[in-house]
Amino acid sequence: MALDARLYNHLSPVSHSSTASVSSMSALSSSTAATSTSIASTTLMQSTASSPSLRSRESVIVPASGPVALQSPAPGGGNVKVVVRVRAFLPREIQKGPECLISMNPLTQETILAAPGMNTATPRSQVRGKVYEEKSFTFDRSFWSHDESDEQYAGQEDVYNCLGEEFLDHNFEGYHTCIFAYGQTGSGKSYTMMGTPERPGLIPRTCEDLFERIEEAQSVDTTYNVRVSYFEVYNEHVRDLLVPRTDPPHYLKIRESPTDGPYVKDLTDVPVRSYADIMNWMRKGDLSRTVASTKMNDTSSRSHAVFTIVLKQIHHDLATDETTERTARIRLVDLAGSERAKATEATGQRLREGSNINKSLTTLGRVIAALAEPKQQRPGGRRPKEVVPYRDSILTWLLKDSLGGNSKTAMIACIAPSDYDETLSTLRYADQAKRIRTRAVVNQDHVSAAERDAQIAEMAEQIRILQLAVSSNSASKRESEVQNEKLDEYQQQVEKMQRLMEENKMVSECKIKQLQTENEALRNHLKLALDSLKNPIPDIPLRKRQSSLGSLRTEEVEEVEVEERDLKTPSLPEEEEEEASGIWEDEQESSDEQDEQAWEMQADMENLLEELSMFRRKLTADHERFGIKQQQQAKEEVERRPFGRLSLNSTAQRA
Ligand SMILES: Nc1ncnc2c1ncn2[C@@H]1O[C@H](COP(=O)(O)OP(=O)(O)OP(=O)(O)O)[C@@H](O)[C@H]1O
Repeated sequence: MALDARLYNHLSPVSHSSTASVSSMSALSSSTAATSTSIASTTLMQSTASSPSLRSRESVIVPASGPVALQSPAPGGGNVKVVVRVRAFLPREIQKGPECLISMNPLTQETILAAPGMNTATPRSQVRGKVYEEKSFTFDRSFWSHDESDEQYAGQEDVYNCLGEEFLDHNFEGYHTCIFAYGQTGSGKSYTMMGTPERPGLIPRTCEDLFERIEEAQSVDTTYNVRVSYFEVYNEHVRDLLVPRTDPPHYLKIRESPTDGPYVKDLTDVPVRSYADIMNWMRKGDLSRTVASTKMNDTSSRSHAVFTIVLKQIHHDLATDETTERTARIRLVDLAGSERAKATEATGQRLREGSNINKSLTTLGRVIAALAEPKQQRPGGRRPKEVVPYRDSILTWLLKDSLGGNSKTAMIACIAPSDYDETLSTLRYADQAKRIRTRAVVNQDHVSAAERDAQIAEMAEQIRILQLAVSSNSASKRESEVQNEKLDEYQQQVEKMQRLMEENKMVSECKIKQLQTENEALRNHLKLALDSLKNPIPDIPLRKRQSSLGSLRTEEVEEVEVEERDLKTPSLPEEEEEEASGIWEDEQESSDEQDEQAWEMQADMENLLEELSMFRRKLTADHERFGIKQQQQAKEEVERRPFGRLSLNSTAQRA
């Protein structure tokens, strides 16, 4: 299984009929109708998609600023969603005249595994001395993808509509999600996750839907920032798939943050602006992935691939000058296939790969088992000892959060139609995963203008202090390991700050856009008001009109006049009508009234002009502030270079 050129070797737009709902985003954005999006700057940056975020990830209650504002983030705790998918026979299997052991009940979502060679009378069979039994499991969904001619057939679009779409909804609500495909080698994991150009899988469909939703949800007060990273875990090492392969390979380290848990240090993460952009990066990553031919699969993935999309939604409220930021991490994991060395007939490197793959999958199994049956409280109310063996493999360590923490998670168990033992093992794995509960929260921060300013000031100060610390330390103890570690830390800090700057820039852009829109509205208002002042619509004295119409009087004209009179003096009784019409005849009074209206208009104009100039001042101040930020950023960019050099040197020294 590989997310590689074999499966997806050219870009083709995905066509599917999903109706993207942006309900969640509407909760975040106010009712502004203008359109504008700002996707983050194009700088290629290291270490973020899986690195700790800058702010605390505690969910924050957004004040009800509009009718759809989120009142409180709903707790996202729930069970891991588990679906199973059975694939069709492959050409090489058909030659052997295989027996399909799988059946599915679309009503109960049951997946039944029949015993091989079983006759209808008994649910047991015996083949070469081994006893097989029929087994039945119920999942959230059982996808029947075995026979295309069957009306129950679940194609790629069905899988996306049932699972991908719902998970993307969660992302727009601010939840982290993770979907991983598990199954024996050649069971259809890559096909399900990535698909083919003609039949795109879950990942391209998610990416396309993501950008469609962003397009649809554009508003003047919300900006979107999408970044991606892609790495593989191969032979218990982490390799960045968005950088070219090197010989020897460059492996990345894993660090742990107190707030965000384990993450890959120095992992490339790139900003993306469109579906084509994101697929381009994905394709680059796939080409770099470790794939090899095995007996079971011509292009078998020999690594676990983790594709991560980080979606940030920044909403700025002009009225309160406050910012609400939602961050969702979308993890799409294509695991290497579980395999029996005997079945794959692997030797040498393939065998070593296989045993490493199996090591991490076995650990994944133990993690799932531990999470599915959490230890009971010890006597005396003491908490049980931490027994989940996340650290026993790189894969489980990196997926810690997705498996048992802040994430909504789904497992797609892929099965082949005719392999009893492997399928039973996968179904048992999946059955256990159903019992895992995660604790997802809405990852949302709420920052006031004052807090934002304080952050910027603090950031500038930190950069200054860090720079001093690094340059003085490098002079005294350049060689030491500790020093190198410190430099790494400093660099990470600087990168975090750079990211915060970027976010602040986005907020400023958002604010400027909003002010520009308001400015434009005021301009139009002013123009209309001035026009009506310059060319007031004259009142038409009824009498004059009557006389001019006298000679043409018809029934219809009379009707029109009655209607006009009714409109102007709707409730006057007959005897007062004479008096009322006298008002219209009195030219002097009429001109007084016009003067009065003109004065009122003039006063309105002055107010509007005053407001306009206030907005202009505010806008100019913002532009200046933004300009200063840019200069500051440019300055820091220059200042940052020595960090980069130092770090590179230090890495080289270590090497
Ligand atoms: N639902 C399906 N419909 C049609 N063909 C499928 C389906 N699922 C898988 N296949 C085909 O089966 C073969 C193996 O699938 P795939 O490479 O996705 O397996 P895998 O589980 O990723 O294997 P590995 O773990 O070895 O990488 C491919 O040729 C693929 O096109």
